[in-house]
Amino acid sequence: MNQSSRTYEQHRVDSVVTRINERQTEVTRLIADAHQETQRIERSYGDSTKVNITEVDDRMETNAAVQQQKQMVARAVENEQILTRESQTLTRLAPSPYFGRIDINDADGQDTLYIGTGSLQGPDGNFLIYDWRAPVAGIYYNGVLGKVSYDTPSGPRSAELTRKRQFRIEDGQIEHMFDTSETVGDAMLQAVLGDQSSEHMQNIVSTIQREQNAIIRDTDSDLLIVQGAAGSGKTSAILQRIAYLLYHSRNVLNSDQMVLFSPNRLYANYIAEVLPSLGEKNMIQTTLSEFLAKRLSGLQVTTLFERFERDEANLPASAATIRRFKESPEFMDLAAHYAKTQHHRHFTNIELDGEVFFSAATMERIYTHLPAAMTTADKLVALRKKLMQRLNQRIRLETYQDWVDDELAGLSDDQVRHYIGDTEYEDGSEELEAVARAVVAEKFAPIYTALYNDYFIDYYAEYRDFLATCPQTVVPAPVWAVMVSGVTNEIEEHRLGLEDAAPLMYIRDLLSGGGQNHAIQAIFVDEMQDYSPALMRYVHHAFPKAKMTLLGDYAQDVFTSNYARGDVIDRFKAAIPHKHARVITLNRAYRSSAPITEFAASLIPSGSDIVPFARTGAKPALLTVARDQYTKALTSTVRKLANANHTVAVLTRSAREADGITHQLQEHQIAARRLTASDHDLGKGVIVLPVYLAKGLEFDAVVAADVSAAVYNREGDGDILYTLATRALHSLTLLAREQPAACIAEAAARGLLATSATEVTSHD
Ligand SMILES: Nc1ncnc2c1ncn2[C@@H]1O[C@H](COP(=O)(O)OP(=O)(O)OP(=O)(O)O)[C@@H](O)[C@H]1O
Repeated sequence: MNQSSRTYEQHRVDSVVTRINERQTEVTRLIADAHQETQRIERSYGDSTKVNITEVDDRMETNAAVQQQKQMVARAVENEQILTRESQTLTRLAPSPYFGRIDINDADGQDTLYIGTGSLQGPDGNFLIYDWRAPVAGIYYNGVLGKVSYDTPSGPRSAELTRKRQFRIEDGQIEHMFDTSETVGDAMLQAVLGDQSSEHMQNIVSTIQREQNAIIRDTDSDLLIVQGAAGSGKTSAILQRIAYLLYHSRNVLNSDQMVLFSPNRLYANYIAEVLPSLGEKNMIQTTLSEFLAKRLSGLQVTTLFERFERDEANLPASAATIRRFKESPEFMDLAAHYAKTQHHRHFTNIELDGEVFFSAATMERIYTHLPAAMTTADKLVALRKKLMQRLNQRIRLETYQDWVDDELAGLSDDQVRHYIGDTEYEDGSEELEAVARAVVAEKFAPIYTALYNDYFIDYYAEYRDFLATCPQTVVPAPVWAVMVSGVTNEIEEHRLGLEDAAPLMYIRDLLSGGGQNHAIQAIFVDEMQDYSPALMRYVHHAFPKAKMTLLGDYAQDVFTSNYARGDVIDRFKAAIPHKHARVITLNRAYRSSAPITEFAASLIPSGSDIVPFARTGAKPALLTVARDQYTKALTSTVRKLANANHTVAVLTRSAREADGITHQLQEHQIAARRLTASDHDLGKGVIVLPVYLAKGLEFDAVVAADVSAAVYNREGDGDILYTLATRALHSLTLLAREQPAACIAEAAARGLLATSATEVTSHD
């Protein structure tokens, strides 16, 4: 790049920054004016409502005036919001106004466009910066020099791309500048990926790759599945996609209509800055266990983490078989069939103060007399209505009982007000009757609540009944029966296995006709491999209007590798009804340096598909030490790494091991923090956590604790080690006692590791 180009571009940056600052001054003034205007209208709105309400003839006129005033307030508030948004965009653009430039030739002639995270117009209305989501900006991400086409609202348009230039601008100064003919050149990526980790994920807007762009700009698929190698940018692409969708459907879609299922709170917090950095609000985030806790309140559902730790201790083959069956779409089909065809319902008495108020037998009688053609959900609505009528009747009768008179006699004036509020009654007896009704209604409120919440039907009994009667051939009948009684006992103790959650909720929703949220328009599931097909079916059922985007990596199935191998994608396609499904595969791994990715890829069967990004770095180190040298080796390794890195993560297989190591490090005066599922912040320095909690996260240096043959020796363990290794950006150290796991020894033999079996030389 010659100096004159650089000088030219720096001048342009300077002039754009000047324009940004001028506009910011203008917008600040406009916001102040708009705010005053809003207040002025609000004040006069208040006055006008006061003026005329006493004169009956004036009321109509006042109503019209009030409506008009309300509209004016709404317009003023909206105006203020638009200006505030613009001001935020300007603040974001000021230090780094854009990152790309494209020169195109089309039917309208030659044009030069600059691309940034928001758009900016000059005083003459010309675009000084185009938003990265504008149709024409697609060329920057997709096109190589030569003939290109891009979508516009009026159809595809072709052009010739004559130049593509990339910038890295910080504080108004061009730090890097490259011309490239590629999608987005490697030089720029090298510069970005070589950075140290940060506590929050960064957006990738300036370096989105072509295959990632396809994910971001897909608006057609109702089921988009992204299978991508670790570090291939799935999460990054999905967050950019959310920003893209919000921009493109601004009038019909907002961030409250999108839900992202994330693996844990640490991760949720880690990604929380990406959308705001692109000028968008965050979508709703939930974890699987939060979602289940909300929908199954009163039951403690086993978390993935708990189940994994328990499975590690013991997972009998029959339990694994039953679990696979319960997590299949076929099992959900059976659950739906049960809800549709089983006509005997499990009613339960509704009690008040320990006495039966509505008996299960009464409900059964009403229910069985309803027309057979009605659906169960409609029958339950009809039953509830009937019971409500009876309750109201009872309340009317009850007001004349002696206990009510006694209660009324003891009420203070304040208590009377509590019951009737500001309502004025013409005579005392009317008021007394109203208070009596309110007193009785309050006493019977628990019955209302029970009817309103469907407490009169025992959905747990329905589920047990389904389990006991469902046709199954996966295990012998006595084994199945033991499982059913196990589930029964668990439910009695208010606990539920994770694999029972989806079918139970499904049966409950289908019977009650509830549980569906029609407002949510888009669902994103990160780490899809952690979800069973049954859960996916349920999520789809719970948000029937939502388009679904699932992303994950079947090689990182830490939680299920021991019992459910197979093609995740086909299983999801089978589980989720869809019109237009699309599967996109990402094979290029950006996170880790090439030697780390090459080693990690050697641990999994599909490793040869993974393409490491060509970022140099040291080979991962394998340190094999004698049993009694292990702690010494660990502490000295961590100490050394902590001096050179922003974050050092010691990753273990289990929570218990993480506890132990944290303690050991602290005893050696290393400020190590143990991260748990309830933590929100990653922080920096030395942290210790089990690998399953580190999913989706990344650290400058990773120490893999105890990757010994004695610890990693089961089928599927390669997946756990792969997940572990791919958390490292720049440095990976594997520590083994006596002998490393077989797959690691193999990688060492292939020269993928820098090995050392020497004694530890530190002074610990
Ligand atoms: N196009 C890109 N430009 C710059 N950085 C990128 C790009 N794509 C991915 N990265 C970086 O690579 C790292 C991994 O990205 P991300 O976490 O999105 O991958 P992932 O596929 O979700 O990984 P995992 O499966 O391990 O959770 C991040 O640091 C991200 O910023």
